[in-house]
Amino acid sequence: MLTVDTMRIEMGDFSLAGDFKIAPGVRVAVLGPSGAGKSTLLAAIAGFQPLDAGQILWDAQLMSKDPAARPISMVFQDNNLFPHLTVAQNVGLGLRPNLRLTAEEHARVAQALIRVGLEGMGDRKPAQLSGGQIARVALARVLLRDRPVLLLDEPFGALGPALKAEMLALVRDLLDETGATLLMVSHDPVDARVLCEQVVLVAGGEAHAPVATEEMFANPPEVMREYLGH
Ligand SMILES: Nc1ncnc2c1ncn2[C@@H]1O[C@H](COP(=O)(O)OP(=O)(O)OP(=O)(O)O)[C@@H](O)[C@H]1O
Repeated sequence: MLTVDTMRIEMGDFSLAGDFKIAPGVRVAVLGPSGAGKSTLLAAIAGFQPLDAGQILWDAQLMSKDPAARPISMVFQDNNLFPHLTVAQNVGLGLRPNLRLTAEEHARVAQALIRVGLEGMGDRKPAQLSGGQIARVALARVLLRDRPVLLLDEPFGALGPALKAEMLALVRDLLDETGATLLMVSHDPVDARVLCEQVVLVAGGEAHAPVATEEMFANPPEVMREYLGH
């Protein structure tokens, strides 16, 4: 269970509040207008954004101040790959930041690359990959880290519709295998309907409690109607 407990963040004119729980294994889309605080919410959960009040807990325990020690994997918009490292090294970082992998760990990296459809591409550099392949590398790293919470901040925004659908299907398969809890920021409400059973609406300075996706679209609140453009 992920608990956002009376959270408050203040940054100049901007503020964000939140007080809700997300059950384990649930897939949540984080939707809302530009600048509303979707990325800020994910950064707070990941430990990159300090809170001015409240706390964030996993399984009723306060999470570490150190983002690397949290039970979380995060993929950012640019898929955060290091350009000077190979694909296999970028994935290996998920296991060991110093890249001194054992033979068994090298084998796990190779397995993860096979799982995401990148067999034989471990020696390439990110510049030698397509956008879809780069997204797959980021997901292979997530798979190896094997954390119970996955945060995706618009990771497939730059991909065309067909590739994006392929990546969402891969994320769904990986979540089916790992049982991880997902929070995914997206600008496309269709993503929410394809992958997520709940929606957290971030608007008006608040990250609202999750609502069933069907309910959100069948009966959208005013701010959601504005956001959806109808
Ligand atoms: N360091 C900062 N100091 C003050 N305000 C900031 C800072 N960083 C971000 N903001 C503001 O915080 C607000 C929330 O930004 P955030 O990136 O979380 O929104 P978002 O909903 O993810 O937006 P988008 O959909 O455009 O990516 C924005 O209004 C932004 O201008």
